[in-house]
Amino acid sequence: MSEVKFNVEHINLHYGNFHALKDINMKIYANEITAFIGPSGCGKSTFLKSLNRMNDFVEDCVIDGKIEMDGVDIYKDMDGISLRHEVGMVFQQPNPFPKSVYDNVAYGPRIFGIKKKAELDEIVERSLRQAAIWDELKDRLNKSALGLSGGQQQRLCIARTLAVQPKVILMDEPTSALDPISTNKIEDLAVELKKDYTIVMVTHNMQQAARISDKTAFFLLGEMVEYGSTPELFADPQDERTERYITGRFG
Ligand SMILES: Nc1ncnc2c1ncn2[C@@H]1O[C@H](COP(=O)(O)OP(=O)(O)OP(=O)(O)O)[C@@H](O)[C@H]1O
Repeated sequence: MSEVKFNVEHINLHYGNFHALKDINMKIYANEITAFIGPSGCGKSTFLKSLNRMNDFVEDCVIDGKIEMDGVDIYKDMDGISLRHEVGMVFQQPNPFPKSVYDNVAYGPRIFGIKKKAELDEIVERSLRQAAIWDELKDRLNKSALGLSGGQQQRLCIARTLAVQPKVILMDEPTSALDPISTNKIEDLAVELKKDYTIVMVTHNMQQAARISDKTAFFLLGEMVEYGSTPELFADPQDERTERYITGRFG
């Protein structure tokens, strides 16, 4: 059994009067892919963003309970900036900066004070290799990232996240804007990256969760209904609501 990366206890989150997360308790394990599934609006993204305190930026958002990463309370004993250095995020729509490929990847390291060209060159190459896109981009490092295909942009965004050497990568529906070939590449990449990182992924695509995740959590109306090993959850769901959702008989 791998080590616990996040320990989540009694998380309740409100947007104003709206109770968006209801008493979430779970452990997320290192070097695994954990998938969050569930119908639209059930709180998957909200919970994902609570793991790197992106909700700090949402007015009227109040969170109670405890989330520990490697045993440290991320709300009490860490600041948001250091936390997000360690817990990177990739979004649904690839969002490269309107800069060159090189400057996109070097952006984070430069913010953290790395100035030497040789060092930045090394980080850019390493990150693009890890994101399985070095061969495609090595001759266009100085070209605008906006000229890349959607799938290439998403792998570039993953490289940008990797460049600051996080421990965890949160992915919020990272393939929903991509074609099947690009989706495949991102899925293969996620499986490769879990050797070195912990990956938590929101997906609308149950086949994707079944294909690549080690554990799956099913959310419904702000509750985490069921959580367990992916093959078991799909083959033998314990809760009737999970079964209805995964067999497409929901609503
Ligand atoms: N900033 C916000 N202010 C108020 N309510 C919000 C905010 N963000 C999300 N919500 C509400 O919280 C609930 C959960 O939203 P969330 O985006 O976490 O769901 P989700 O399961 O990720 O949905 P989807 O699959 O459609 O992305 C929804 O009812 C949503 O309208």
